[in-house]
Amino acid sequence: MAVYTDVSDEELAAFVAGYDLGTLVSFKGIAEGVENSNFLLRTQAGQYILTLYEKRVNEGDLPFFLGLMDHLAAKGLNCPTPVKAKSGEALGRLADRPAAIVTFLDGMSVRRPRVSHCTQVGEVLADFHAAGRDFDLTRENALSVSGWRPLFDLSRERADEVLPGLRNELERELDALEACWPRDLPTGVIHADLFPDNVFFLGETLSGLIDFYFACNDLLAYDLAICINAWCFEPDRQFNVTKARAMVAGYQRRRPLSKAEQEALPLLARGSALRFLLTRLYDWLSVPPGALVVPKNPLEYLYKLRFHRDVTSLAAYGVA
Ligand SMILES: Nc1ncnc2c1ncn2[C@@H]1O[C@H](COP(=O)(O)OP(=O)(O)O)[C@@H](O)[C@H]1O
Ligand SMILES: N[C@@H](CCOP(=O)(O)O)C(=O)O
Repeated sequence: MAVYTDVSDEELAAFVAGYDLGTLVSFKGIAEGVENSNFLLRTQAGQYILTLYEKRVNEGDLPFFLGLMDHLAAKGLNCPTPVKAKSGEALGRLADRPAAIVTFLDGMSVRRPRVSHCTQVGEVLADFHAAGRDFDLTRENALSVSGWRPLFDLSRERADEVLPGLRNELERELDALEACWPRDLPTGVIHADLFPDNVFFLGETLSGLIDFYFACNDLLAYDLAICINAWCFEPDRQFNVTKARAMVAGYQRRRPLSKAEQEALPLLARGSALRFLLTRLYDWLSVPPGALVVPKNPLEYLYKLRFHRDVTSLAAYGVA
């Protein structure tokens, strides 16, 4: 999380009274994450997560996100599910924000992913894609190629404060990616943010997924490219081809990639790096005063982008 919004004891008690969860036992802000305000809520009925949806979440998309969690859980994927209030609604309002309570998921995210984690992430990503196939709501990806330039425009004038020359480099990237972004690959519901902090493990075994608030309909292989970026680089910026090979193999065990999808991987990974670079750049330059949040470093994604830009063969990803 982050905590962007304060919730008073009175408004919280009134909100929780709208649910069949008994009385409130404790309540505290969670310091991980960057998008929404999240709180760990303990009531007589157990532990829950209360989320207040912040700036980047469009209220009209919430039925998609909350419905998707119910759909995926019904398909056997372990993920939080929204709790319905006594009114029957999963979506409420608290502190002038849309708000929901979801079930608490046991498990821990890994800080230093290993090859076996990457294999399991590849597998679960393909499971997610299969489970989403018959979800009947759709949501366009607002952070796909057509959204990148307007997003960049919000930071363009200040980009060089982060790194001299960044503005020009990003202009060139946008031109290049807009000109050749693949459009005819298989699509479906994608998670779009399956980073290590959103995957839980119990011991060595992947136990569940959280944070569906970027989920949307887009290219399935783009989701794999997002995971390659998030899981397969080392802290010293080196790309770990063994992790990428394991992840792609895990994915392909459940859903083989077409030749066209394989060939598009460098481009998709480059685009995915640009997408996270741009949201991080914006956030870096506009942390709200008083917010409990640690903005993420945009330059981490510049180095990833440059790596993919220089890739000449799929062997770089361990794909034969
Ligand atoms: N359902 C859940 N069960 C257990 N912990 C959760 C759950 N949802 C969120 N969390 C905790 O809250 C943190 C932030 O949640 P996340 O959805 O990633 O926030 P954001 O979307 O704001 O970045 C997670 O890293 C995790 O520690
Ligand atoms: N994963 C994104 C930021 C979104 O944060 P999350 O806590 O919702 O995963 C990034 O790393 O830029």
